[in-house]
Amino acid sequence: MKRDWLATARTLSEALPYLQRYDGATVVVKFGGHAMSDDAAMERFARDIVLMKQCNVHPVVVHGGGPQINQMLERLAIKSEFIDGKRVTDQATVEVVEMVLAGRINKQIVQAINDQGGRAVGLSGKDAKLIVCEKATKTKKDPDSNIEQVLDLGFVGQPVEVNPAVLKTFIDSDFIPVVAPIGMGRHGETYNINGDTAAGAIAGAMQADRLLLLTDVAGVKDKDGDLITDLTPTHVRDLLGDGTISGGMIPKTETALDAIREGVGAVVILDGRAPHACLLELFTEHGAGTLIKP
Ligand SMILES: Nc1ncnc2c1ncn2[C@@H]1O[C@H](COP(=O)(O)OP(=O)(O)O)[C@@H](O)[C@H]1O
Ligand SMILES: CC(=O)N[C@@H](CCC(=O)OP(=O)(O)O)C(=O)O
Repeated sequence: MKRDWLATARTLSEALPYLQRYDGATVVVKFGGHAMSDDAAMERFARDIVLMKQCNVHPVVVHGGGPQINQMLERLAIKSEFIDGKRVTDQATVEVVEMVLAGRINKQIVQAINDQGGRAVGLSGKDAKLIVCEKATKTKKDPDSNIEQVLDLGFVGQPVEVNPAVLKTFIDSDFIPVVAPIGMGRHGETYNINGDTAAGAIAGAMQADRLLLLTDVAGVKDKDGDLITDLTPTHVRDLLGDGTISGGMIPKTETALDAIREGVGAVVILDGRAPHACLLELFTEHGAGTLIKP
């Protein structure tokens, strides 16, 4: 038993250099819909976020909820498809997306953090004009004719202006902001933003020290399915170009490239289902997942 206490004490002591390194840092954490798989995962995540704040690391949570949106759309018999990791979003779909993300999921996370003794405040990108969007455009080369086609994703938003003042106000008052990836258009439109894209835009605007993208795989994998622990932006572009990175991993890695270009210190893609993934990444030498930095 005494040995266990010693091991715990040693772990705490070993955290000191990391606590010093991240003292006062801003860390944007994207909590994906797959990572919040059950109540226990949600509780562990909330506890890690509260511990970060207690250690004077300032977390900003941006969440997803793709699987939960799918469930609701199925219940309402609304069909849905994805193109390169982004949901084609018509008017009926965007109403459901806003309801699920800014309503149920946002409040579940806020409550989970508050249950652990934190002070979380839920927002969407509409609050205080946090994320202003334009309609996202997507082009794809037709393999037969080699001609670029413009694909219509509907109300999928591309952030064009981020106003993080509201987040800074909350952080300075010791609140933990929890942001749903819903954007506002300049003409009253509501936009569905991919959660990774929203997290990257916020991390860039806040010049965050770290962006953690929590997902349901260990990180970025190579052609043989083995985890790649370190990547540079050039290497990421190669993997995107040769198709090694596909589907939902495309917005994550594109987000990483954009965030680093905008001055975010580093981006980590890691398995949010693994217990205490955020704590291991920030406060121990056992970094988890794939670290992307220049
Ligand atoms: N090279 C790759 N490495 C890891 N995952 C990949 C890769 N290419 C595609 N993927 C897929 O991307 C998925 C993660 O994206 P997504 O399901 O959208 O996650 P989340 O819901 O957490 O945002 C993985 O489950 C995997 O199927
Ligand atoms: C445009 C777009 O694809 N938006 C996403 C928003 C939620 C999300 O990103 O959820 P995950 O992080 O759990 O995948 C969607 O409609 O599913």
